[in-house]
Amino acid sequence: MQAALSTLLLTIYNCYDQVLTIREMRNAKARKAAARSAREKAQARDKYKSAKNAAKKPKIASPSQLSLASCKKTVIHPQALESFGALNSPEQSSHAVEDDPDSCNAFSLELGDKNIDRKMKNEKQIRTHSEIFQYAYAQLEKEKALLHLQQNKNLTFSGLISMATSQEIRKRPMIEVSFRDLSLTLKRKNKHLLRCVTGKIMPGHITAVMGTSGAGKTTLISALAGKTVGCKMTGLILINGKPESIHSYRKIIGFVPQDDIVHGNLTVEENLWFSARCRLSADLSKPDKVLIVERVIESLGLQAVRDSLVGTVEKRRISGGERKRVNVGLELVMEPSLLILDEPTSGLDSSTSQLLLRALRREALEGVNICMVVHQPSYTLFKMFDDLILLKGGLTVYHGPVSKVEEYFAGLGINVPEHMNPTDHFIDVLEEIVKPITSLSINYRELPMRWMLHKGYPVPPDMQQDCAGLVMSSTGVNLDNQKSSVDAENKEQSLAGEIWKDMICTLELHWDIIQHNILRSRDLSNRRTPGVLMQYKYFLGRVGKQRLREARLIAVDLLILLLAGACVGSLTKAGDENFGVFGYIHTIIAVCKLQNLHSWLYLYKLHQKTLLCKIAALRTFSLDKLQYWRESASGISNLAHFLSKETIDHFNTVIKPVVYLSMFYSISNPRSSFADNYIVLLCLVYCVTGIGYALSIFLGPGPAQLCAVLIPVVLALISIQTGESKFVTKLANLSYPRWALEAFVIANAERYDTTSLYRGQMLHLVQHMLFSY
Ligand SMILES: Nc1ncnc2c1ncn2[C@@H]1O[C@H](COP(=O)(O)OP(=O)(O)OP(=O)(O)O)[C@@H](O)[C@H]1O
Repeated sequence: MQAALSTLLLTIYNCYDQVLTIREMRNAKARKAAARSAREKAQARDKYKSAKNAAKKPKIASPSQLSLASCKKTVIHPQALESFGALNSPEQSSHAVEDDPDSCNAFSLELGDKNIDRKMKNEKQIRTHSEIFQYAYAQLEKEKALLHLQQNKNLTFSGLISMATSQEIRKRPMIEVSFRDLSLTLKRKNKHLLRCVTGKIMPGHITAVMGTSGAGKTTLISALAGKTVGCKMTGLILINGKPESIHSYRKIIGFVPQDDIVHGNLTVEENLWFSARCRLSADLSKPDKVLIVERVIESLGLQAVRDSLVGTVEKRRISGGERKRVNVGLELVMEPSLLILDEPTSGLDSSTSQLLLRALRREALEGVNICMVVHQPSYTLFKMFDDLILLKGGLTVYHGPVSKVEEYFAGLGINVPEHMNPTDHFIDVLEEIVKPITSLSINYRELPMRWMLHKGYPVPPDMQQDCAGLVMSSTGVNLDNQKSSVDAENKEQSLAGEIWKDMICTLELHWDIIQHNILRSRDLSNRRTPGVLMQYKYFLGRVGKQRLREARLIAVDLLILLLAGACVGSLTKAGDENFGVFGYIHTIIAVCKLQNLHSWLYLYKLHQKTLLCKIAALRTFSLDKLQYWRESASGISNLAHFLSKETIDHFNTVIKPVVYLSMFYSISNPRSSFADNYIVLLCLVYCVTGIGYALSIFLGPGPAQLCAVLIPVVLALISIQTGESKFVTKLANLSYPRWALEAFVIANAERYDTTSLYRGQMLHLVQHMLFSY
């Protein structure tokens, strides 16, 4: 009965999340279906109404209708506006559209005197807007001129490096990545994230990946970097024309994640220096490495903060923009051949973004292939890119030189209004915020198909059949799939079936992660990075510094242990007939649970939910997990990482029993020696540390915390059971608290009398006592 209850509880605990997720998904499906049917009803009602209106249409439209109609038309047709005298020039119309595309007021053509005032007001507003834009673009021109000057200046003072470009600049191994018919489908939901994306990113070029929100930009660059998980990929990715695995080049590929994964308790320079030492070629001399780091610090404008700690979210030291640049710098210092960046300019102001782009352009001069996701670049920034990949709903809308993008869209009849940033206009068109001003009857939904036809790429059959098949919803699902998903929805799967499918997908996801991070593919990068021993040395230096900076935290650990020793010691009467067994049980639980107490304090301090059982284990694997994954994925040795942390944290492991015993021993005054107690406690700490490592590595934060609390208490209680049940007795014999308890008590009992007969009896008594507790 109890076993069944426990099994049930465990099942509920483990499957609770899954059941909730699946329930959520089912609800979402039901909501979607309801919304669809409501939409269809509304559309049908509208159609019916308009048909009815058309049947009995009056000859003269009402002012409100005219206003609405004119609003729709005038937005796309400046000439029409002109004819109504609402605007002085088409230029102004485009300004107004750009400024407030949704606003109909500026172009309302209401009839009647009472609207004249309003119209005049609007005219005035337009003129003001126009002036603002004129001013803004004059500034832009000035900025461009300045930039030009600066670039020329650079040519002179950085040793005329760039002047001598062709000969002087050290070229890196080239990586060209081409992709053909690349399609990515999310396994769990059978949802298309990318479809038939074809193109290439080239060495020496900076490619911008742009598109609407959820267009698949991050998905595309992750696929190119070989970082997608949980997806089925079809199509080809060729490296330098060969179907190699991108992982084979990981040592010369830099990937800058969207989030700033940097070490907060290291300075800017220390962060960069560590990355350079571990990832640059081992054949490069130290001065060369120093020069590279210096160059990166200078080009990213980080001189002023080079010695500042990077800081954490809780304790900020350098600014967000500087932190972002350090994030990029970590990859620049390893001299990559392919550099992929996910939104490196987000949150940066225009001048800092330009500074970053200039640093990247310098890298491109060395032949680096740079591809980055970028949101809303300014006009100046946009012109600094070589190529552009424009995505919409997982499909390519344009892929080619930045200089040709306007020409291409103009060919489709989509012209960028004067003084408008082309990227803003194209994104607005793709987002359907503005309707393209086009002479041809182009629908924005046809743009991906147009691109395929323009490039002569094969169009998938479902798209050929029906142009509507092109329509990808903002979530990346095309109509055909929607249809099929509707069918699938109709064939409702059983809950058990869904849970099973979910479990399979989760397993596949974990397998993908293991493949990416643990299984190594053949190395083709031609770069010999420092070996494990060398990296271990570098790691030792880094972890040592980090621990020294956490000295306060370690002091708090030790203080808590002192207090615990005092409390448990005062509870113990070592001289009584049970050989202090109660005190030792408390000690065992306290040593294991104190880790948790501290964990929670630490948790409170850091607002993180990753702290588990053993402090050292927690700090080793939990807090730095993101940094660990990033470094591991870039080819830094896992073994060196683990060993170095373990070596440094060994200090804690050795010193903590001394601190605890110093109080416990002096207050409880047991008969056993300090050394005996220390050895037993040290073994106990090792054991708990191991369990802590295992928990923090294999379990998520939630289950690990639960286990961390339960394991010491349950095992300690089991270890003093009477042995009525065989299972419990076996478990007790295997549990580490039992062994520790026996060792403590026997060490204590041994000191009672030295006559062997009496000692034998005493030990027998102790063992009997332990079993009869
Ligand atoms: N692991 C995933 N599970 C579910 N949906 C996903 C997953 N990864 C991506 N998607 C979906 O795929 C689409 C594309 O995502 P992606 O992150 O590539 O978009 P994006 O273009 O980078 O968007 P943004 O500009 O908003 O960051 C989104 O609709 C997203 O919800």
